[in-house]
Formats: sequence, C-alpha cells, structure tokens
Amino acid sequence: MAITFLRAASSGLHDGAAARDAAAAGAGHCYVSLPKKRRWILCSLKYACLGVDSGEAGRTLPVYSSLAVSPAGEAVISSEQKVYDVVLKQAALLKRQLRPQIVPVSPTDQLELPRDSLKQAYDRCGEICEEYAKTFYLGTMLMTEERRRAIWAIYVWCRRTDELVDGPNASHITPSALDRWEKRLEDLFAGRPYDMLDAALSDTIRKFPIDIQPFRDMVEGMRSDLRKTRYENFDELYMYCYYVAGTVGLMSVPVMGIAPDSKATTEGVYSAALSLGIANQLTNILRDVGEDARRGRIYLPQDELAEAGLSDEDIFNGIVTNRWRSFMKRQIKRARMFFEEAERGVTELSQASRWPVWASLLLYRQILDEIEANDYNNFTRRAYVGKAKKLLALPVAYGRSLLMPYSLRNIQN
Ligand SMILES: CC(C)=CCC/C(C)=C/CC/C(C)=C/CC/C(C)=C/[C@@H]1[C@@H](COP(=O)(O)OP(=O)(O)O)[C@]1(C)CC/C=C(\C)CC/C=C(\C)CCC=C(C)C
Ligand SMILES: [Mn+2]
Repeated sequence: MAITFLRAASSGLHDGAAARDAAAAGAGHCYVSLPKKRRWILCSLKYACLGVDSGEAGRTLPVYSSLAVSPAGEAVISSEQKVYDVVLKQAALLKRQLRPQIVPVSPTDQLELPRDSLKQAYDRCGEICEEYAKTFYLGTMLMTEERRRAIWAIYVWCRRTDELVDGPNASHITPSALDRWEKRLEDLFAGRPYDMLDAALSDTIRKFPIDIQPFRDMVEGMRSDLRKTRYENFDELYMYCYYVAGTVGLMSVPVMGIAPDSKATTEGVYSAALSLGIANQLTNILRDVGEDARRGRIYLPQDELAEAGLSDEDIFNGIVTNRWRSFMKRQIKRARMFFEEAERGVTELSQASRWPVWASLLLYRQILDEIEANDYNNFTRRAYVGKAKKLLALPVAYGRSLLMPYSLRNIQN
C-alpha cells in the first residue's frame, strides 16, 4: 500500500481513520492522540504527501509530512515531526542564548593550548575544508574571520565523523567505535578536547551558543549507515538526511546569526537551515547514485522506485531508461522544493552571513541542473558544476544577500 503522507487538517483527531479523512481535507494544525502512547501532541502540519499515488497532481508540493497513517489506519508520528521537535529545542536554546554547560575540568584534564596552537588548529581546519570541499570553502571565504574559523572547525568534525563510516578504515568501524567517538564529542563539549582539531571545535562552542544535540544526531546517522543500506520510503530517507545533513544546518545557525531586524521566528530560521541540509543531502544522493550502488547502497525510497517500475537490479545495471528519467524528475523536484524552503530563511540571517549561504545554496542546487544536463545519467557520469558557473554564482549570491529579510517585506509594503 502506498504510504500516505498527509497535509492534515483541523483539530481533535482521535484516531487514524479520522486523521486520514482530515488529511484529505486540507492544511493546518491538528492534535493527534496516539493509540499506544495515549498522549496528545501538536503537529505543525505544513506539508503533505509527495503524491505517492495521487497527491501530486495539481498540488504545489507536498514534500514531507508531519503525520502519516500506518496501513492499519493508525496515526503515526512521522520523521518530520520528530525532527521538528529537535528544531524547537534548538530554537529555544538559541533564544535564551544558552551556552553549552561546561563541566569544570581539573587543570590536568585540560588540554592547554597556547594562542598560537589554537590559530594553527583553526588554520589546519581551513586547509582540510579547502582540500575536501571547495564549494563550502569558497562560501567560508565570504564570511567574517571568526565565523569562518568556527565553520571550518564544525566542517572538520563533520568530515571526520563521516570518514569513520566512509573512509579507508570504514570496514573496521563498529558501533562501539562510534560510541567512543560520541564520548570524545562529550569531552570536547566539556572543555576536554582530545586533539588539536577537537580543540578548535571546543573553542568554537565556547564562543557561539552551539548545542551538542545535532552533533550527537550526526553520530546516530553514521550508526544507521553501518546497519542500513535501503530506505523503505521517503519518511525513512528524510530521517537519514536529517541525521547526516539537516544537523549541519542546526549546528551552523548559532554561528551565522539571525539579522537583528528580522521578524522571523527562531524556529522558522532553524527550519530553513534544516531544509538546506536536507536539500544538500538529497542532491548529494542523486549525484552519487552510481557510486553508492557500487558500494551496495541505494539511498532512494524503495516504494517510489517500485511505483516507477524500477528495482534494485535496474540501479545496479545502471541503464538510463524513460522510467529512470521520470523517477529522477520527481526526485529532483523534491530536492528543489527543499532548496526553495531554505531560501526564505537565508534572507533572515545576519547580513554578513547571507552572501556565503546564498552562494553555497546556489552552487549546490546547480548540481541538480547538471544531472538534467547529463540526461539523468547519474550512474556513470558525475554531475559537476564548472568553474565559470561557480564564479558566476558569486555576484548573483551577493545581489540576493542585499535583499531585505523576507519577514520584513510585507510589513514595509
Ligand atoms: C537559515 C539558513 C538557510 C541557514 C544556513 C544553514 C547552513 C549553513 C546549512 C548548511 C547545510 C549543509 C552545508 C549541509 C551539508 C550536507 C552534506 C553535504 C552532508 C554530507 C553527508 C554525508 O553524505 P555522503 O557520505 O553521501 O557524502 P560524501 O560523498 O561523503 O561527501 C556529509 C558528508 C556529512 C558531513 C557534512 C559535511 C562534512 C559538511 C559540513 C559543512 C559545513 C559545516 C559548511 C557549511 C558552510 C557553508 C558556507 C554553507
Ligand atoms: Mn561520506
């Protein structure tokens, strides 16, 4: 049966059938009682199905869901809702400008870092960022010095985390190695960095109100990469994308800062940052289909593949057919919707952060155009944005960064 992602409606839903009916009706908020847990939750139901069966026709984009209905007709909490809870918590922390709680450490526990070493540590983070991610590095070069260094430190921690499961030693990585990595994360948040690169992040989290949760969640994403190679539906894939990429958006907002004149809610800005992470990861996945398949991995919703008449075998064979093209069109459309969702949020960031974030958004989104230009052959051709196009994106991004925050536009008109 097709999973029904709902643009649900009204309030006072008591059971799955009612939820399903209401879902057909429209948008809004709803209260859902969960049969098993017997508790009420408020769902902020913004989006609905990606039209697994019929929903797509004529609707502007239902992308992801807050409420889903199980085959038995029970209302279940979707990945989007679970992630939105994290967004709310992160937003609340930023609003209160809470610094991470630093556990006092004894001098012997503490890695003493002379000022010069800290500079070296940050410089090394910059070099790693440049070496592995030219596009992000370009974005960071448009930032203020302090923010740039902070983003480098975050980048390096993320890259090292990803390398645990994707790097040369990946075959030796066990869940307990990830547990140790998480313990090390806790230590660096507590002011006890293990090495120089951790020390740069320790310093960053002292300077910016960054919370540990998104970092923990990224480690969780890597745990799931160790055990899972298929995603049943978009809800499962969404959760994975949150873990490995949406988290980066949440880590970055406290560094980027929100414009003082922005009228947007902090939650709204966090949601947009989350969407940018999800959009980037979906784009990554679509670019790397062939590469991932060669490692036995398929990061595509199995139910949508089946609906398009495609199987794992087709992915492994890697032939571009009309079925594949139309499947890809749908996936690209969804990724673009997440980019669009992110756009509003970029305008709410502090002025100095908008240019780099616009630049990275425009550059990353162009990968989708390149997949189209390759006639959807993402099996054997890697979509690549050339230097000229990259450079051209910079003035465009700059122009956009001068636009006033979206939240102020209606007020002033
Ligand atoms: C309001 C608003 C829009 C704010 C902006 C918030 C913001 C800056 C969001 C950034 C989102 C972002 C850059 C997400 C990264 C997504 C990503 C590429 C994740 C990759 C995951 C695993 O994928 P995979 O293994 O398939 O990929 P590889 O083949 O290995 O590449 C990651 C590799 C996880 C680790 C993520 C990173 C290493 C990137 C972290 C990037 C930064 C901290 C830089 C952000 C800087 C700028 C200028 C946007
Ligand atoms: Mn990787």
